[in-house]
Amino acid sequence: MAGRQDELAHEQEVVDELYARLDVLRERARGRLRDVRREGPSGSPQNRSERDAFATLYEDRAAQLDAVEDRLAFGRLDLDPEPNADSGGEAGEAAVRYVGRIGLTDDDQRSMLTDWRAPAAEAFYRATSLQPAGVRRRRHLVTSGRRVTGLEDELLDLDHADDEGTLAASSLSGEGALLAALATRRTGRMSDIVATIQAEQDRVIRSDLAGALVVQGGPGTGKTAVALHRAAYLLYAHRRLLDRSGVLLVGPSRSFLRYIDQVLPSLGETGVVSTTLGELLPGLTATAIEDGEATEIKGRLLWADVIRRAVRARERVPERDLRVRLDGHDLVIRRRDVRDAIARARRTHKPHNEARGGFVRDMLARLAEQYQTAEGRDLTPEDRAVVLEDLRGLRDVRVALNLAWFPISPKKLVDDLLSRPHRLAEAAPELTDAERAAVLRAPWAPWTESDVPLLDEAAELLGDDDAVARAEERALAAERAEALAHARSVLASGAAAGSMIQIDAETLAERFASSGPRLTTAERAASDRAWAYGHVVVDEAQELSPMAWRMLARRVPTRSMTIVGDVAQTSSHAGARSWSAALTPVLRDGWRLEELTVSYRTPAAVADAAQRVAKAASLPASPLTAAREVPGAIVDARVPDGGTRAAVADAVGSLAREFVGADGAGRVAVIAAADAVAGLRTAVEAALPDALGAGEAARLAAQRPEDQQVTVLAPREVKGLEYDAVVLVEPADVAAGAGGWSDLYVAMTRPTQRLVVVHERALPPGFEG
Ligand SMILES: Nc1ncnc2c1ncn2[C@@H]1O[C@H](COP(=O)(O)OP(=O)(O)OP(=O)(O)O)[C@@H](O)[C@H]1O
Repeated sequence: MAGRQDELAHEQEVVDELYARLDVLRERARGRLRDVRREGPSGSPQNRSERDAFATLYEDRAAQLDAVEDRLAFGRLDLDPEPNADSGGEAGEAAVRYVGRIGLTDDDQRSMLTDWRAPAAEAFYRATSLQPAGVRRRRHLVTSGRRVTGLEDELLDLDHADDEGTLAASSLSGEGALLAALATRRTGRMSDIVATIQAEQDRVIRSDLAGALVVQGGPGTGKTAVALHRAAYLLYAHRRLLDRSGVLLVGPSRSFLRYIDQVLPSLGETGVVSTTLGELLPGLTATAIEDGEATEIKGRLLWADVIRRAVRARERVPERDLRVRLDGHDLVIRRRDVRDAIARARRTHKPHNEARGGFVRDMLARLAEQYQTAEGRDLTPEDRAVVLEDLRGLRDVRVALNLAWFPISPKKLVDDLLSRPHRLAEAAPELTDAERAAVLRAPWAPWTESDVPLLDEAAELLGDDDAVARAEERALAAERAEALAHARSVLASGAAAGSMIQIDAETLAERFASSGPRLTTAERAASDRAWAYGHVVVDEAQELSPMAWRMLARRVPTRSMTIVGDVAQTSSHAGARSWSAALTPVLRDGWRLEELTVSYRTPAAVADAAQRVAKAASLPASPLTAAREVPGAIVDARVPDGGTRAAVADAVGSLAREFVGADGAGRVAVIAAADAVAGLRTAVEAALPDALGAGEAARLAAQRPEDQQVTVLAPREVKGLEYDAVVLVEPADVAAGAGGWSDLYVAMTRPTQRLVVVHERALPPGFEG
């Protein structure tokens, strides 16, 4: 083992050097930040804004360097040497390349550590003994803090194998490191997988930016992990484009977003806008619940036409001509004039509220013509202006023109549509009476998630007509142009040289622009409904309705998207059972499909049982192979009638003793049909003091809902999440709930270690092998 110890010692030296370099860079960034701050708020506004811009740059850099502390370096590639011309083409010593969270170079710009996203790191994830891609040996460095605690070698090139290495026989790369990662206690926060990304995942992560990439895969195949790593990869590979246009990440719930919110920062990326569909529109949070039928109906694409008709209904020719009086003259708002003016305003193709100004001006001009005729003389331009103002001020005119072209907000339009039967009947003739009744609601009822795409559609057709905002935008654009010119001159002068930070003139200009609070791309994007993102990532994408797809597609004009999900896990009535049916109407043929097939979460016995249940229920489940076996992973606990609560409390007590540590790691969930949750929660809370002791029970009881290590939830609340152990209560009831068999499939596939099934009734088909 001496060889092994020497190797460890050697790798420790390398890792020490890498951390030392990291410390130097951190200190440099902080030092520069201190210098910039020390200069204080003096000087011209230009100087101040320049200083602020550099301060932000150094702050970002320092934060990025801080975030990569954990497992800074995790891999080493020993590569075939380049043939050496001096030695007559003879191959020399193997070249060594270290792979880590970020790229590091020494002061002479020699590479010390290769960023995992760089092309030079690809072989670390992809090379196999069949296709070694120039790799002789792949080494995983196992570290704890800054200490190297283990090495795992895979020899890919048999010609250069020696006694020390292990031949890469498994289809899993870095199997030891991977299995160790999979067996660790869950913390309630997802962690990154950079050190153990598998080849099929890497192909997805590094796939082209263009077009929409759909990643279908069974539960636990790493879809979420892959989507997040792909976002980090794209931000690295297309930094110029995406830094400015931004990346939007859409997840199924706030609790899910919280679960994943540390992954991107740990990869050095913070500029992504993450949101749920219910929060996608600035200033609105749609959390009300409605029944599945209403969700399904509101999700249909026909609402694009319905909303368009509802907007058109606010552009209306009056039933009869209307007489108004000005300065003793009778003037007539004629139906035919209104019809002409409406047609003209529509031809501008502007949104309704923005086109309204043109319509009003047109009508006033026609009335002014009548006034001139009545006066019997040509009006001077000054007179005409006065007449127009007077006409505009007449109440009857205002009312009539409003009725003909009604200014209306998206919320009011959709609210009217859904709460007034005659409006809905007029705008949605393609719905049956029963369907219209199903979506009807009280005026100003709280918004649901399925209202959001309707509101967005309405906002798109109505526009903002915010003249002030437009004027401000124009002023800002002028200022940006000026800042850009200045930034170019700063860069040309070399003031940013030596800052260690690659920056282009446009980015620097944005930081220099001095008006208003300085917002990041993400902040600006999040507050702008019409922002055009450079890339959109959608997780649990199977839940989205056709209308939701239409709304998202609008946010990314290039249609560059990463869409991950599993059509066997769909619980929304408006969700997808087939990607083609969901996406083709909106994306046409602009999407491609990849599949992930290895489950990293669930033990083999659990994955197999879930697959059997899915098959028996005819769910469109993808093939699934589990990465590992865990002995005793399924426990079947059949209990006598009325025995469920006691049995669940019992099971939770012993699982909590086994899996929940006082150090914050370890999680146990009870998953039951929605209507059983409250009762079970009471039973579990009551049982924990006896099972764990008063102190431990009090610690657990004091945890915030989102941090709870022992929790009782309905299937819908655990979507995308995972636990060390799960107590699944009465599977037949779960399958009979709103989300049907998909909910049972989701519930079964949450545990990383053990699934305890408590049931009084028979297990559903397929459950038992
Ligand atoms: N290559 C890997 N190395 C280490 N852990 C991995 C790897 N791939 C996936 N995992 C882990 O497997 C678990 C499941 O991953 P993830 O949640 O991304 O799966 P999913 O396909 O999104 O599941 P679901 O369909 O249930 O939402 C996570 O704990 C993740 O960290």
